Amino acid sequence: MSGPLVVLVGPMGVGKSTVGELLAARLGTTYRDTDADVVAEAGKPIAEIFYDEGEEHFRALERRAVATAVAEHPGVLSLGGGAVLDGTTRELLAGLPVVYLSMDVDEAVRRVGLGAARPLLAVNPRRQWRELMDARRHLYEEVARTVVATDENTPEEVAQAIIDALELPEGQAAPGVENTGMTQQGPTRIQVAGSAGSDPYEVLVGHQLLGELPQLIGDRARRVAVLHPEALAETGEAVRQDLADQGYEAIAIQLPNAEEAKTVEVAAYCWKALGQTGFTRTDVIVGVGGGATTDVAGFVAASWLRGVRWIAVPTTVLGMVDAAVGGKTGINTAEGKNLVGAFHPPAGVLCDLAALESLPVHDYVSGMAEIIKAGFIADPVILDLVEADPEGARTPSGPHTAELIERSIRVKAEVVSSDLKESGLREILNYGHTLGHAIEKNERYKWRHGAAVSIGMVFAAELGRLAGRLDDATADRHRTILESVGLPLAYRGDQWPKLLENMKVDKKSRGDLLRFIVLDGIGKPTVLEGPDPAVLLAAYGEVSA
Ligand SMILES: NC(=O)c1ccc[n+]([C@@H]2O[C@H](COP(=O)([O-])OP(=O)(O)OC[C@H]3O[C@@H](n4cnc5c(N)ncnc54)[C@H](O)[C@@H]3O)[C@@H](O)[C@H]2O)c1
Ligand SMILES: O=C(O)C(=O)C[C@@H](O)[C@H](O)[C@H](O)COP(=O)(O)O
Repeated sequence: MSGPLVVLVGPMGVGKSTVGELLAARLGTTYRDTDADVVAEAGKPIAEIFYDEGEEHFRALERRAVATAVAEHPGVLSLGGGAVLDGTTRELLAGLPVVYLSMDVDEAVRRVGLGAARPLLAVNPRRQWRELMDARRHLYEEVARTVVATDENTPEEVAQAIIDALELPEGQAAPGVENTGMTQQGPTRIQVAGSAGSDPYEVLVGHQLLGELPQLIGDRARRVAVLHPEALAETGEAVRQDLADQGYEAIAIQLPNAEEAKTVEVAAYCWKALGQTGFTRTDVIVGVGGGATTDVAGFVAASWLRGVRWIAVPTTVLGMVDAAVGGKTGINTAEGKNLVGAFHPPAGVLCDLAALESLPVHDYVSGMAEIIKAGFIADPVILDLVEADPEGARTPSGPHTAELIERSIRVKAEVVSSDLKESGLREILNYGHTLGHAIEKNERYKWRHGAAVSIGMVFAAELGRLAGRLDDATADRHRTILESVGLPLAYRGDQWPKLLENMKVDKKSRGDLLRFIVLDGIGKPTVLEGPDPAVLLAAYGEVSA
């Protein structure tokens, strides 16, 4: 018979791929996903197709992908959540063994988690989910030969229900596929050791991690404050609602986006909200957002009642690999970047990779600067992975995304585990930041952090080269790799006097002595103290536009 053995339809997050792969293994056939076909054809993730070309264009690509797959794929086929919206696709599915995998709304929001990042659920996931399902349920039912509820069932049980309902013959497991069922892989757990009297904690990297929050918050807390940026208003509200559903008195505090959140006025606004809510020492703050948000959330946690527990839920690459890990919290002042703050480690960090799907590309790329930094100061495999596929490194669906993020977190975790308060080793994490922070201040904090750090790293590499420490090839490698992912390499030449002034308040300075992190080679960071002003100027000449 031509056409697929089974076609799975149903909303995003219902488990079509998990069940589909499992089913294919049980039936001794292969699995195909039309979302993957669309991504392969467009050469970019679905969120970007929506963002760049709009939903209509995406649906046209999807219609073609479904028609091709139905014509040529004999195994298990799964369709994107919205494929049934298209009338032509529905006609094509008539008569095929289509299975609708259903789940209820609460379960959907729990499973998709911070997949509020998904293009159609960017705001208010719970309400939108309900509306989405109201609009689509009858279409799923129209095309389906059978409906299988997934809510209470394991993927194995769902697969069995499909085999039974369609009376499918079980076959030999396909080569290389274990016929043991596809349990969801758990998150990667990276340990950060306690240091300088702080408690140890874990950084979790994976998907659908919000279920971990109540356990991290613990039983002693009555109140939870969820701090989130304006851009994630509905995600913040969904997290608050979930915590309220668990019995916490949960409030959401909305912060401005990006660096505008890192001010004393915003911190004071948070203190006021905590005071009015009666926040006590056993209550907990949750920071959901990028590095700016988690820096403020951590600072508010450090300063309220001289310290309450907090949990970081980073939603940007930079937040995951750097800002949310290590307990540096703080705000900017008119005089400089991060000048007020505290070392106050979180009780846990949840890096839900689904959140990255909605991140604008320039924010994603900004995070690549800190990943590349981790490569230069400690883990050259990171550099190799980025160089092997710079385009992929710029997207959440790149082949090495999870590995790049995890490796960078491990670099940071190892350093802060032994030197929380920056008594020595931790300074290496500041590679590229001395000039980077000076540029950020000069730009009145309108630039993305990673863009400034990128130029700062090229400058530091040139400084290392001119100081006779770093070889030419490694210095040049900074330029090629940073440029390959779309980061800037140069800044305005006439700004040097201002930048020099800004650098004097860098936290690594001692008295009048400027101090920079430079490299003796890859993975060999060191401190360069009080370089000759002429050498500094010459290094700046190399990054001047
Ligand atoms: N504490 C540390 O150790 C440390 C380390 C590195 C950087 N930082 C700080 O982190 C900050 C930069 O963090 P960042 O790069 O994450 O930027 P950011 O927090 O400014 O976020 C960038 C933008 O993306 C939005 N956003 C966040 N998550 C999103 C998502 N999933 N989808 C769509 N939009 C989203 C934000 O609202 C913001 O507008 C800087 O202030 C920097 O100083 C701190
Ligand atoms: O965690 C650290 O230590 C770092 O230096 C990491 C940096 O990437 C980060 O930007 C940090 O906020 C800079 O700290 P600062 O002490 O120079 O403000």
